[in-house]
Amino acid sequence: MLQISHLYKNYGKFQAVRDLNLHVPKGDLFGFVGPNGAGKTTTIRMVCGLMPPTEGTITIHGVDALLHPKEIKKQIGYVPDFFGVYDNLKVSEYMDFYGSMYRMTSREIAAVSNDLLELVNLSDKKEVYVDTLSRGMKQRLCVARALIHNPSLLVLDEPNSGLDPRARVEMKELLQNLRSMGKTIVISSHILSELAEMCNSIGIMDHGKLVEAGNIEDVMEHVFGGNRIVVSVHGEMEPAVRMLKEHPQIRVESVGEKEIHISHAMKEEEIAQLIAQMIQNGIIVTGFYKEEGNLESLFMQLTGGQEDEN
Ligand SMILES: Nc1ncnc2c1ncn2[C@@H]1O[C@H](COP(=O)(O)OP(=O)(O)OP(=O)(O)O)[C@@H](O)[C@H]1O
Repeated sequence: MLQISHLYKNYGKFQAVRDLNLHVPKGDLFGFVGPNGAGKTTTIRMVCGLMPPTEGTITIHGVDALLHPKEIKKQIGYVPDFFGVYDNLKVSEYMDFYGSMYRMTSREIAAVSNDLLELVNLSDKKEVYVDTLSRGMKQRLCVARALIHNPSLLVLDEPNSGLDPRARVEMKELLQNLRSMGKTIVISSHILSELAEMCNSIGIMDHGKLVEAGNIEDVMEHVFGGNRIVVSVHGEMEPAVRMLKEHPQIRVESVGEKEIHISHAMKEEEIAQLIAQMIQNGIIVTGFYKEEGNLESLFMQLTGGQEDEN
């Protein structure tokens, strides 16, 4: 659906995006993660045709975005990371305004506007002035207006920034709903836990480069090698730690009050043998499970710990 190949963006001598290659399949909810200044907004703006790349190609449904910008704009709904000032504009007028920008007739706008406002849960706000809406409502209205021309790809730049927890949950539900309706969605954020909850695939950017991309589980599996285990022990920790440290295929990563985190290069049956040996040695093993890892630690690992939550 979205294909980015060898994409570069230079601001003068500064390279904001460097050799970015990415494929987002149809129906994906893809999250762009990266610390401030990683190049997410720059990439998104190029995808949406708001800024030309220095080099590289972007295609949507196989259509070259640089060669056919008008056609591409019909395919994309863009939600920027800022909300303009709309004095004296009611919600329904706001939708009319954006519909007319896509040269839709009043009848066409009316036909979709009501449905979209219902979708974003703003049906009862049609006659309310936009500037009096809460931030969460404004963000949802922004999504509704981005969908007015029925684009297949929705691109959102930091849609959750400044939202309270409840508004974030509403935004997440809305995006998941849109995905189930067949939209492809690209969302940028540096709030990693949220992306982990809602996206099925992610790309991690750092200093203009995509350092990792793919299905969330695969990305984490790749980084951790899927070989981290948490061993929970009741009673004395020392014998368990010593035994694990002496094991040639185990590296003890950290020791907590009741848990030992290890990484290993063992096969299934060797893991089973290890548990049996620990128990034979009188160690009371109360838990032995694969560490799932989380997006935060992955992010820190890949970007050298420059996370900046807002
Ligand atoms: N118009 C510009 N001229 C010069 N440098 C720019 C311009 N726009 C962005 N940059 C620089 O390019 C880099 C990437 O910026 P960008 O806004 O794409 O990052 P980002 O990942 O979206 O960060 P944030 O999370 O802070 O929005 C930053 O170092 C930024 O200072």
